[in-house]
Amino acid sequence: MSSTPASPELRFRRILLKLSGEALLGNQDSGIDPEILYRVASEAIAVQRSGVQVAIVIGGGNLFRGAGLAEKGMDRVRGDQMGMLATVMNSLAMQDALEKLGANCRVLTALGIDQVGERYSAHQARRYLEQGDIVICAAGSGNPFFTTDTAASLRGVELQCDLLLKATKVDGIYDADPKKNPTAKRFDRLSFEDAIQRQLGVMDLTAMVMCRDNKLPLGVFDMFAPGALAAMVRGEIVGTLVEV
Ligand SMILES: Nc1ncnc2c1ncn2[C@@H]1O[C@H](COP(=O)(O)OP(=O)(O)OP(=O)(O)O)[C@@H](O)[C@H]1O
Ligand SMILES: O=c1ccn([C@@H]2O[C@H](COP(=O)(O)O)[C@@H](O)[C@H]2O)c(=O)[nH]1
Repeated sequence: MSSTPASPELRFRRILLKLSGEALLGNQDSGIDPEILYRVASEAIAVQRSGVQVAIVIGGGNLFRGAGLAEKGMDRVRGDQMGMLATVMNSLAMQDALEKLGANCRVLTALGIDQVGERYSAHQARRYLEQGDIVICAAGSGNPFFTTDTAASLRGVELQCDLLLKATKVDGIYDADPKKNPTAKRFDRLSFEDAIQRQLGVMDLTAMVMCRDNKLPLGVFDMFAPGALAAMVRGEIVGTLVEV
């Protein structure tokens, strides 16, 4: 029995929020901009207090990506392990911000690091969500050669979320990368089939296919836009919504 019941007008009972690691940089060259960290944390808390259960996956692109390290000569598996540890550091920073703002937060990690966070288990994560804690799923999937987008879709399905929301550096999915093509056009709504066939790059293919096959809707929105998270959860499309 959930202690955070959704009110009847809410469309979503439980969401998986994927936060861009790279966006946490803000105006800094490396690390985490506390202003962005705290704003996102307070918006996640507001959504949780409105009666929606919130699970979070955070990327690691502000610190390390395995593919980037491998390009410079490092063994790919070791590079990916560094990338996963980068997501753990971002998760701890987010846990700290959430707790400072008064929320209960659990960090569950896919890699065993007992002193830092509890080992991830889907059933335990669901129990924490039902008791009203915000759950951060750290260390991606625990396996190399994956991304945190794929980990977010996996956790979203495992945790029986009704919506996966990707908060990123652009305000939705376009017909081409808007950072490279200024005339690119944004979609309000899109089918997974379309997104996959057109190879739209904002979310990797494995993650898209996982969402499609498990009928998990995906929203993409701008992590820098205040209020966008709450609006997407209310069912207002301020980015792009991808459905089966
Ligand atoms: N068709 C597209 N529509 C929108 N964005 C696109 C598209 N194709 C490529 N992109 C790029 O995808 C990027 C978002 O994905 P990316 O994996 O780089 O970031 P992230 O997942 O938010 O960060 P992190 O990996 O650090 O968590 C955007 O910044 C955008 O430039
Ligand atoms: O399941 C996973 C998730 C991530 N990694 C590694 O971590 C980095 C950071 O994640 P991003 O999604 O790029 O932000 C990623 O580049 C991988 O190196 C992983 O190995 N397995």
